[in-house]
Amino acid sequence: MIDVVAGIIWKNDKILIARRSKNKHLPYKWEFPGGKIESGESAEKALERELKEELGIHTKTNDFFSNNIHQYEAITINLYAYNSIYLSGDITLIDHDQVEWVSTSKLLDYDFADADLPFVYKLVNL
Ligand SMILES: Nc1nc2c([nH]c(=O)n2[C@H]2C[C@H](O)[C@@H](COP(=O)(O)OP(=O)(O)OP(=O)(O)O)O2)c(=O)[nH]1
Repeated sequence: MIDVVAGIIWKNDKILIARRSKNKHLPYKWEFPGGKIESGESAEKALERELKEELGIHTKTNDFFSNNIHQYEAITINLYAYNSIYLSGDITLIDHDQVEWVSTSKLLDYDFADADLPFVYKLVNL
């Protein structure tokens, strides 16, 4: 099982979502940006590192939101979602081909990775 951390990144009342590039696992699926937790690293710090590496933004990880174990065909992931605050930095697309700041009421319009769906439903009902 692979531990992955994903950020529900807030700026005012909107959340940053990103679409995975063509050449990645789950091409063109929307996700809450983040990545694999490295050994010896906390989920909170892994998230801040991944968001800097993948999008070029500085964030502060806040509270744990939820987790979901999901089995894809080739891998099983334990996906941990944390609320996170956008601090600074212009977004650079490296592993994604699109990003959007969206209100929670619009999340169902996007084709999210299957592992994210429980988070989407929870956010829509907040
Ligand atoms: N980051 C992220 N990954 C997700 C989400 N939902 C979901 O199923 N995944 C999957 C896709 C990948 O199989 C795995 C994390 O991979 P990743 O490609 O983002 O992680 P990474 O940057 O550390 O990995 P790598 O491409 O450098 O190998 O989790 C999500 O909301 N955020």
